[in-house]
Amino acid sequence: MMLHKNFIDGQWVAGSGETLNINPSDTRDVIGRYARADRAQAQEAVAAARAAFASWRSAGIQQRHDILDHIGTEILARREDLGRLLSREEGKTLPEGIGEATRAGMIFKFFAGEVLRLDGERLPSVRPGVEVEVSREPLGVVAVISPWNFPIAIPAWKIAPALACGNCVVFKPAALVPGSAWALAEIIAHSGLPAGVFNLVMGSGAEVGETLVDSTQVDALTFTGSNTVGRALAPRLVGRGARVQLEMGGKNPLVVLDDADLEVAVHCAIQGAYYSTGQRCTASSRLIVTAGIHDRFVERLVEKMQALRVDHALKEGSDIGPVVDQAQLDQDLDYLRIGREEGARLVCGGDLVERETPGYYLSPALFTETSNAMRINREEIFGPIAAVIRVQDYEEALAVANDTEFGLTSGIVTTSLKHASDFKRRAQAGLVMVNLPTAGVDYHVPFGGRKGSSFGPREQGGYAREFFTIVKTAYTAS
Ligand SMILES: NC(=O)C1=CN([C@@H]2O[C@H](COP(=O)(O)OP(=O)(O)OC[C@H]3O[C@@H](n4cnc5c(N)ncnc54)[C@H](OP(=O)(O)O)[C@@H]3O)[C@@H](O)[C@H]2O)C=CC1
Ligand SMILES: O=C(O)CCC(=O)C(=O)O
Repeated sequence: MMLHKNFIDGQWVAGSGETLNINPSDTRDVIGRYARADRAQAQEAVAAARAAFASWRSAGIQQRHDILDHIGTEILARREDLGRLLSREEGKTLPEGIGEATRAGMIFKFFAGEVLRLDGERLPSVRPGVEVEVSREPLGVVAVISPWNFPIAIPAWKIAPALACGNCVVFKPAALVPGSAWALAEIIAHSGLPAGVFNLVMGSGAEVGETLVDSTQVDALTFTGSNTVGRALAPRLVGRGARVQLEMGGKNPLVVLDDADLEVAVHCAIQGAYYSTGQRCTASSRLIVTAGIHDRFVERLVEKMQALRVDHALKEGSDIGPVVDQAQLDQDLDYLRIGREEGARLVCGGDLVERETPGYYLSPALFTETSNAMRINREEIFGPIAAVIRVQDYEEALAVANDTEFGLTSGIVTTSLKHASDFKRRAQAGLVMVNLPTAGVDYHVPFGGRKGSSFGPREQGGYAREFFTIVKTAYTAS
């Protein structure tokens, strides 16, 4: 089996060890061998990026545009294969895997366009005879640390804007998903980028991640992952004057009001809570339902849940693939136990499921009779588990929706324009969804949350430049 190497300073290099990558839908299936970088290699990657920065920052925008556009074209041409690899490795279903690969291609295309749209401003000074120019410059070396749940799209929406703005990149993917990361890196490596502008270092967070965080040659870190890790890393970067952007967890509410279209409400709940095995920071894990529709909603939701097919991610007809690994499955089972101990009623699912292939299969679970104070409604579970909270009216629903330490996405299902408009104004979240699932976002508009979910400027869309550039104000006597 071929060893997939790290990519440092334009060269493919073996690591100090190897990682084997396992298919969560079939744990007998070894996907590949991947080089494991150590601290020294992480430092070499940073040094290569630093050395490449001076020329890359002043490279023509046509060159930058063409390279990013080429990467996008290549990803789109290979989306079926990339999607298949992603699904085999991470466990989301094949349509979801191909959809994610497509999204990554579109992201590179979008940021190719952004290269040409990086603008500045020229203003009159308050002093006669002086002109003021405001321009944007790249930061330098950007470390990208990404999670396992979107192994191509999240790296894409960090790497593409970083390069578009003239930065060099050191990319450390999650150790669980080196296959997708390597495939993406291979496309980037052959795109015509000068050596050192883009580097891949596969390895653990504790070793490679920590080295990047503490390297004084790293100017910025863009991180997506758990709150525990994100919050611990941020002060270290801020403390040495580096920039940091964090996308972390969610405990996203989906409010269902009495006047909701029942089918829309159930569709949003199924999509938001259970697709991608619930392993999305945008997943709806709290279903906040007003009393008048509560019983009908639960009954119809359970009916639909029972029809969901949990099976091998690559099997045609699978709606929900496996949980990503044993550790995440243990976490999910723990929360199922905690929910029961807290007095919540498990009305559907939560069972380990046996299929033809040995995998981490868990049937989608629904708790009812829960309160917002329960741990299952306060802590991110990151699995196919949701809880219904019964409320009396819209005002109570809104208060419960906002009563969380997180603030990524917040959804409402209603036919009332008044309540929809009010919810858009008062939901304490970075993203608001009306009659749509809380998960599943566009690639060309800002993405990010409030409170404990995010830190730093928004990712994605034109707003991404706020993080990946630094503003300069120049005064000239005319
Ligand atoms: N909001 C989101 O999008 C996500 C949230 N999560 C939440 O986090 C939980 C745990 O998932 P997990 O993937 O382990 O999340 P982590 O936060 O541990 O991992 C995210 C990334 O950070 C790296 N990392 C871990 N520790 C360090 C460190 N000390 N210094 C630098 N980098 C580090 C990881 O590396 P490596 O894993 O390779 O060691 C990975 O690349 C999930 O159960 C879920 O609740 C997880 C993924 C995405
Ligand atoms: O819901 C989406 O489209 C994005 C989700 C995401 O970014 C995440 O789970 O990390």
